[in-house]
Amino acid sequence: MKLSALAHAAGMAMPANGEADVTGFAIDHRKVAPGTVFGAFPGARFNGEAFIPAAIEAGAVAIVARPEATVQGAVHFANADPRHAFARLAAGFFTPVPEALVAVTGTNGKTSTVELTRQLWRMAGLRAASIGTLGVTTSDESVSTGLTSPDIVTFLSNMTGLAREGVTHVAYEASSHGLSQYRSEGPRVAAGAFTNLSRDHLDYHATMEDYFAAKMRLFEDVVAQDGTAVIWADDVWSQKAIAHAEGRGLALFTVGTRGTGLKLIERTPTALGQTLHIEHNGKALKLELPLIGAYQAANALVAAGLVIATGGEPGLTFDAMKRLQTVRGRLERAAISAKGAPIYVDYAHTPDALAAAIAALRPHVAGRLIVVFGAGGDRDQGKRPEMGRAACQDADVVIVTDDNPRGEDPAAIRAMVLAGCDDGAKEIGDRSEAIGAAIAEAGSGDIVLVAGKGHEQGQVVGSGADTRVLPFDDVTVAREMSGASSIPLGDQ
Ligand SMILES: CC(=O)N[C@H]1[C@@H](OP(=O)(O)OP(=O)(O)OC[C@H]2O[C@@H](n3ccc(=O)[nH]c3=O)[C@H](O)[C@@H]2O)O[C@H](CO)[C@@H](O)[C@@H]1O[C@H](C)C(=O)N[C@@H](C)C(=O)N[C@H](CCC(=O)O)C(=O)O
Ligand SMILES: Nc1ncnc2c1ncn2[C@@H]1O[C@H](COP(=O)(O)OP(=O)(O)OP(=O)(O)O)[C@@H](O)[C@H]1O
Ligand SMILES: N[C@H](CCC[C@H](N)C(=O)O)C(=O)O
Ligand SMILES: [Mg+2]
Repeated sequence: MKLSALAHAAGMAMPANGEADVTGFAIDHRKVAPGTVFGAFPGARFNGEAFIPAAIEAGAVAIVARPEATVQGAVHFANADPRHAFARLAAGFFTPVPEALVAVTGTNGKTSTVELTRQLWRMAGLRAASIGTLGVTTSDESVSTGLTSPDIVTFLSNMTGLAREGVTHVAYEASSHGLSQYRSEGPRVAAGAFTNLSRDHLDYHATMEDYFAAKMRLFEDVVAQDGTAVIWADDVWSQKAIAHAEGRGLALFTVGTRGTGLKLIERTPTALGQTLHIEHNGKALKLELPLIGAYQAANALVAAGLVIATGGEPGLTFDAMKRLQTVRGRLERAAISAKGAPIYVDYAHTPDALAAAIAALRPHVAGRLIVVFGAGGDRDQGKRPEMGRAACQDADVVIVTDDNPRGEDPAAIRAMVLAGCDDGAKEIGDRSEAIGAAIAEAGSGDIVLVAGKGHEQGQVVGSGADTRVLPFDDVTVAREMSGASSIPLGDQ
């Protein structure tokens, strides 16, 4: 593909050396081969512009970089927002892509919503995939990418790879980091969804308003002009999200008790799920959802909204909701203890998510709700006491443990979490031991919630060159510990 054709497709000025053949795109100079377009971006740890000479040496034909960067020996696509320009240029190269793309943003619920959307599409007979924290998931396999929003080159090459496999429908997560770094855009996005906004990532975004603004790029820039915004209407930020979508002129499909596209009238928990009374197009409907908790109902309804917004037949979509399956690590029932207490694993790693996960389980507990959780290192520190507060207010027994301490002192992280708790919370740093203690404590009628790691397969300790990922899976540990005998908390 010629450089000039790509520039033309992206609406950029024609480069002087437009006849150069482009063979690929890279944002890491170590991945440059002859014919590559290199994106040189100032980042959190490095300034990619420092690698421009090495990229040209390795055969880069063009560099997308800020106007002030020095480029000698290759075409310079100069742009004050080089990540944005790079995404537009690369989108012309990575084709074809699946015909229907939808993106989900929000603090909590992105992974769940993209996965439920994929399941609904698949039940409608479509070849579908989801991309996000769980990796790239199709009916056949799930391949990890390491980040919720992979880098732009990985994202676009995944899209073409999926299209080659015959996938026509893709739902992907758009994290705030990803949106502010233009990591997942370029192709036409038919619909975007907003789930909710609450405290997270205030280490990266200066204020909640900045964090929200990053998410709103989805409606302002990423979703196609003739696309749809599917918005959970019951969040405190929903009205603002609606205003952004309306400001852009997108079609609106709101969901929830205040929704107009799908109106949630009533929700009644059942033994293994919940009954949803909803209204669609003025018609009342009753659905049996085989997932527990208000939060899972919210995500399933947003997923249904995305399917309908991309042409799904509403009746078939509602019917398929009855057959949705648990999303890995989201209120996943990992085991039942020898004394009969169910152990759930959930990915709650924000104050709001912890409250939502506890609320989801509460109607199912006859006795006590025992929660084991921690907070991640090298991440927003202010959320730690708030997580402690949420757990200590809403659960009956709280055990604070470690969750990916990364470069920080795990005891200091636990102390910050415990600062939000009264004196009743226990502290057991070793996560296996903490899970074992919770299970030993639980009697029949109690429920154990192990929160924070969900699907994760490792405990991340150390940082930089010293980073180590110690194999760890909450589900496996919960299963092992429910068979084994452990010391009850009271005896310690
Ligand atoms: C803070 C942050 O978001 N960092 C991400 C960002 O890195 P960056 O652009 O700042 O990169 P940098 O390391 O400073 O380097 C700058 C540039 O020089 C280039 N470079 C660098 C070194 C070199 O030798 N050669 C070279 O060319 C790099 O490729 C980069 O383009 O872009 C990289 C590529 O896309 C990401 O891998 C990296 O994620 C880091 C590892 C990370 O931990 N990110 C987390 C916080 C994150 O993004 N999380 C979100 C949110 C999760 C959620 O939903 O809650 C996610 O989407 O996963
Ligand atoms: N709609 C929701 N409202 C409140 N809490 C939710 C909602 N959906 C999920 N949660 C909570 O957040 C946790 C993470 O859910 P999920 O993985 O779907 O979110 P995410 O937005 O993808 O998270 P991440 O930012 O890590 O990618 C769940 O395990 C649950 O505790
Ligand atoms: N996407 C989130 C995941 C957090 C998961 C939790 N286990 C932790 O490590 O804090 C983040 O990177 O902040
Ligand atoms: Mg996610």
